[in-house]
Amino acid sequence: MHKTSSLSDLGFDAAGASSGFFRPVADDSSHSSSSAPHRRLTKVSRWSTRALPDKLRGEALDLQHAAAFLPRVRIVSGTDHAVTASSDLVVVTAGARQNPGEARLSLLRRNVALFRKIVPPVAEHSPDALLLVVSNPVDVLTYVAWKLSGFPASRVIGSGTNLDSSRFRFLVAEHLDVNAQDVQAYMVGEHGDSSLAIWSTISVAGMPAFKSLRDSHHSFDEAALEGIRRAVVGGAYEVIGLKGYTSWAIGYSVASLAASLLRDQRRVHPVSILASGFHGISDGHDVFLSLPARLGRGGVLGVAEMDLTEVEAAQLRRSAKTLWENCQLLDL
Ligand SMILES: NC(=O)C1=CN([C@@H]2O[C@H](COP(=O)(O)OP(=O)(O)OC[C@H]3O[C@@H](n4cnc5c(N)ncnc54)[C@H](O)[C@@H]3O)[C@@H](O)[C@H]2O)C=CC1
Ligand SMILES: CC(=O)C(=O)O
Repeated sequence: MHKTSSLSDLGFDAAGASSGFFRPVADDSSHSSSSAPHRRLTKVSRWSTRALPDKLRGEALDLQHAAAFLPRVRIVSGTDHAVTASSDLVVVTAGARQNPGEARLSLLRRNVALFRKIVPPVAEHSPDALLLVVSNPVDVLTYVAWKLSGFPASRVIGSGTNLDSSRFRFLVAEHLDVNAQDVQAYMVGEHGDSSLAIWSTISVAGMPAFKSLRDSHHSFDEAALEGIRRAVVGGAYEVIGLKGYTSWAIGYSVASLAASLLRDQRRVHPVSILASGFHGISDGHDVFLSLPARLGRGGVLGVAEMDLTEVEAAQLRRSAKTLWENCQLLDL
């Protein structure tokens, strides 16, 4: 039995193909890259650079006790970064979380200090890994992880608005009384207060729905749309106010991202990626925010060209500006 689940038989697509629909992402030459096949998966979740050995051992044991219900997998834990060595995918969830009513961006300084301790040794132990950042504020911390790791941008991804888009799909589905899995709908931009609902992306069972819905359903009017948008943006605040934190939906969101990446599924997810050059975001601003990206074994393989209205593109650029201003406050 391997120490961690072996993924050596998976294909590795370092560059990703271009199609008419997708723009390929250029690897940034200032960052080192390796195209060697990845070998192992280590899920690093909620571990600390400070010693919390008992908690870690407890979590590991609790997971190991589910062995009879899981695919064969080896679960290990430890406070030494060496435990993560040769990972295929490192998911970073460590960090302070919001108090009720607190904005994600207010966590920035605390969690940047933590990332300075975590990311360099993780990158050193797993130089070929994909890095998936979940800790908040996720867009700025994905930029921080990119800077601190020295990895190419295609291998540093934030969970971004994959979760917001699921909230969006759930609410549209509830409104139309259909299955959320049949609803396509994207939230993009910041994972947080300035995220954007791209109404034109709504389709149900493959049929573009927004225009016909607006034309034919009086229940799908401006007020209903605004109510849905506000419910998506306020969703985390609501859950945190009620139970103290969010956990189930982000867990499913990250599991779906991990599957797309490690199994080379080339599914399109709205995730936080290096967005400079898209939709008029300045080339000089190395800002990370969510756009629909095609994910596979090499990380970000391409970015979908969305047909944004001028108003939406301007909102996206405003979101980018806010995030970039936060990035510039950091001495990286
Ligand atoms: N991007 C997203 O959609 C979501 C992001 N989050 C973010 O994930 C992060 C974790 O949230 P939760 O799991 O609810 O919090 P939690 O408090 O349950 O877990 C945080 C973990 O981070 C570790 N940690 C905290 N401070 C540390 C330090 N100074 N050094 C080392 N380790 C430290 C703790 O040991 C703890 O296990 C937060 O930043 C939260 O905002 C949470 C849910 C959704
Ligand atoms: C906490 C958080 O960022 C969320 O659930 O959206």
